[in-house]
Amino acid sequence: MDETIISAPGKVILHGEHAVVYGKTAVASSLNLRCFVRALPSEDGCINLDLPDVFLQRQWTVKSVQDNLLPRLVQNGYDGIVSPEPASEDELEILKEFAKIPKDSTATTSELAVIAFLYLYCKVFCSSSKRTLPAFRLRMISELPVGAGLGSSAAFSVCLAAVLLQWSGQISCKSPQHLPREDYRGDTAMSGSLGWSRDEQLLINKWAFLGEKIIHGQPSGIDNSISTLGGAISFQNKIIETVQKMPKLRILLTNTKVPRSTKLLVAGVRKRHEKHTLVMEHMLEAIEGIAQQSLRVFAALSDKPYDTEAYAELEELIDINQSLLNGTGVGHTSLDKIVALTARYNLHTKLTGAGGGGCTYTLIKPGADEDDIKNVKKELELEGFQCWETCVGSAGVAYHPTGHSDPTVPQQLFES
Ligand SMILES: Nc1ncnc2c1ncn2[C@@H]1O[C@H](COP(=O)(O)OP(=O)(O)OP(=O)(O)O)[C@@H](O)[C@H]1O
Ligand SMILES: C[C@@](O)(CCO)CC(=O)[O-]
Ligand SMILES: [Mg+2]
Repeated sequence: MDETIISAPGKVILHGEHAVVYGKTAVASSLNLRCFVRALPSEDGCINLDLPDVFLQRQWTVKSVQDNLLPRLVQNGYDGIVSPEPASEDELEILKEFAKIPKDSTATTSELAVIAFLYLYCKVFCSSSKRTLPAFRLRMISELPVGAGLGSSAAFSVCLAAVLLQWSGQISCKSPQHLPREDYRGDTAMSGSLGWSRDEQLLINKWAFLGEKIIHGQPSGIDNSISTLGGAISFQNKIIETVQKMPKLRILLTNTKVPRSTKLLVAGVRKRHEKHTLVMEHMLEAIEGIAQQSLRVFAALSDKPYDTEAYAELEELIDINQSLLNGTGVGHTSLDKIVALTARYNLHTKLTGAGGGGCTYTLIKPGADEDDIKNVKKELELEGFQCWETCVGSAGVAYHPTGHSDPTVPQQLFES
């Protein structure tokens, strides 16, 4: 294979995080911040994995993977019979041992990215008819803050799945595209321009979910699905529906910079669910009600984009959901601070993603006072938060022209 550059977007969950893990409906949209991967054939017989965002660099010889890892993961030889299945506990232990993570310590979230890589590398190539594992250099750079609720792990897993499937010949993009970065709203009609067929995208999504499972524990699958497909989706029990009638929402994203792990937060909600099952079920159902109501308002707004009543309803839904998420145990004082600060400007904010720190989104209505927006950003930044203003929706997984010919690809991807 030749040099390959692929990217996948982060996401914002508009409503339904955590509830979606329990089979409730959630609504998510992709973001104009992306993770990029560049793969290059290598002559040294090694697999070089370079993950500067999490300060990790690893190298293995293909021979050591072939002799010491593969036979323990794939017992019947690698002849195209492996299908996308989640890693078992035993396999995770084998991967940890191969990655030299001490037996009695748990892998850090960053190290889980290495485990996810090794698992997907072995299994994807064993699911293809190609019999040789390739030697290559793989570098990944993300524009997304890592571990902040904007789906960095999903964008990472989608990039990884796509590059490995492309290299193993299971998907084939023949015409890389320059990615329009401004105001691009991915939808099924435009997905062809991203490089792969719908079936190929679904295969990428399937494998990416397995990477997410290694990093997250028990993901619902919403993050990898929106990162693969782009645009906006509603998601319930692995059923993905493209939101066709989505207004061009303007939002302010704020990163608290409080680190947290989605895996631990999801586990914490499960604990609370086990302890107060009935109460939590009602709360999760209420969150689902908000997601469904928001879909109706989005449809109304896409027909009547300046409907002030519809915006007022969206703001109320944001407030109610933020309170419910606090009740499920994923709030944080830094999030409360942003909610209170933006409320002083009559702006409405909720956490997005797993919570416990991470990011919030604030809805900006059409006709909002631009001085207010400037001032609220200034105040948030003075508090040490980081802000981005953006619109929801961007292209899903995308195949880029190689070399330096695509200006949307970050230069750091070419450094080594
Ligand atoms: N650019 C990257 N390079 C290497 N690993 C990454 C990168 N981006 C994400 N990861 C992996 O994802 C982990 C962070 O995932 P986590 O699910 O905790 O946060 P998130 O995906 O940003 O937030 P959320 O799941 O709430 O949207 C990192 O610790 C690492 O394992
Ligand atoms: C918290 C959660 O609902 C969203 C994380 O972005 C977890 C998941 O759906 O996998
Ligand atoms: Mg994640």
